[in-house]
Amino acid sequence: MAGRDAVLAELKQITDPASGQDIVAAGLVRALTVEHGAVRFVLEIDPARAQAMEPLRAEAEARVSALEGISTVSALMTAHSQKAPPDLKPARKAEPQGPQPVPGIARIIAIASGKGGVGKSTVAANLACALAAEGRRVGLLDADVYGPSQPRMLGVSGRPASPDGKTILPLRNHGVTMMSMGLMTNEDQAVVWRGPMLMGALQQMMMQVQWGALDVLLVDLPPGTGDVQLTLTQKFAVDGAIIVSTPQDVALLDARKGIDMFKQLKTPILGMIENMSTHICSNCGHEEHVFGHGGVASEAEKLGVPLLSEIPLHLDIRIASDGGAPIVVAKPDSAQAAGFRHVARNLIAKGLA
Ligand SMILES: Nc1ncnc2c1ncn2[C@@H]1O[C@H](COP(=O)(O)OP(=O)(O)OP(=O)(O)O)[C@@H](O)[C@H]1O
Repeated sequence: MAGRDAVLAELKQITDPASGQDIVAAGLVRALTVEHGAVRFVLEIDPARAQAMEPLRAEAEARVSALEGISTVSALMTAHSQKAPPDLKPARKAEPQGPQPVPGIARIIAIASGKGGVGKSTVAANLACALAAEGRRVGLLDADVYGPSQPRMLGVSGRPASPDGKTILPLRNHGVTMMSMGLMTNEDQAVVWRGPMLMGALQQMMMQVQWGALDVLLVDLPPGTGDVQLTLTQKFAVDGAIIVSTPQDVALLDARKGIDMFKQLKTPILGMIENMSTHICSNCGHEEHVFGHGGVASEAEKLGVPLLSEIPLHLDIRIASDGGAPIVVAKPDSAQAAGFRHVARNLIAKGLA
């Protein structure tokens, strides 16, 4: 009894007039089944040629019927699909999502420290105000969720509004547009921030806050090398990081870790700032090196990064911050403000802010 091969061999005797090939080679024969002498197949043809192809269909049926042991033959004509088969391959290879710029924000500078309490927020607040005083459009994002201090330092209170439920209106004082991640939670609510939550909150702060057009956004990071640092540098085009440290060995050790992390993440280190460099007595002006002196300078040299400034430990700096007007605003011409203003001018001169 003729099997599938014999049927195909018979069909190959018929020529497709359109292509000049036999109808099997031309791909017209589809869905061929041969079961107990019953043969079924489909001739898939261009619908415009349906009538012209009827004799060919009849011939195919007749030829196969004539084979030994074949009892029934059913040859149907179907129009081949006009639509191209779905392309299951993605149109483009998924591009790795590298750091993205934030629309409207020309530059992003991270203010970081390896260790808590070294004055990173004080530096961020003063730098922001000093840059604003130089006429720059400055934003300050307080991403230190564990100890948000910018609202107090910049003297802003109240909660940011979100009139449409999508965008967040930032707060503003001393010419600085400010938003704090700490303001997104209830003050009396102790929040345990988990990695994904932090990442989501940071993205929201960067993209949904109505920063307006900014020359520079300073990001006051939490101390250390954690999820916020990673998310910021991996998702957003950070132009550089400033590392704040006190001259103590322990602070320097942690600062080194921070610098290593930024280097690995390919974020340029703009420089280090030594804070609480020397203590200047507010009564007699006597200068004392409470935490040692020059440690950051020698570390910066070792690491090949600039030392941007040495900020003294001075009561006025703390009082000004606690009072909601950083020293560069409260006493812009004081020696204590000079270091911050110098850094701000330097950043502007280098086109970094
Ligand atoms: N140069 C300075 N002179 C006097 N006081 C300072 C100086 N720098 C910081 N302080 C004070 O030290 C305290 C800690 O500073 P700040 O909050 O800026 O540190 P931080 O590194 O941001 O801390 P955290 O990591 O906890 O956020 C504040 O009370 C601040 O006013």
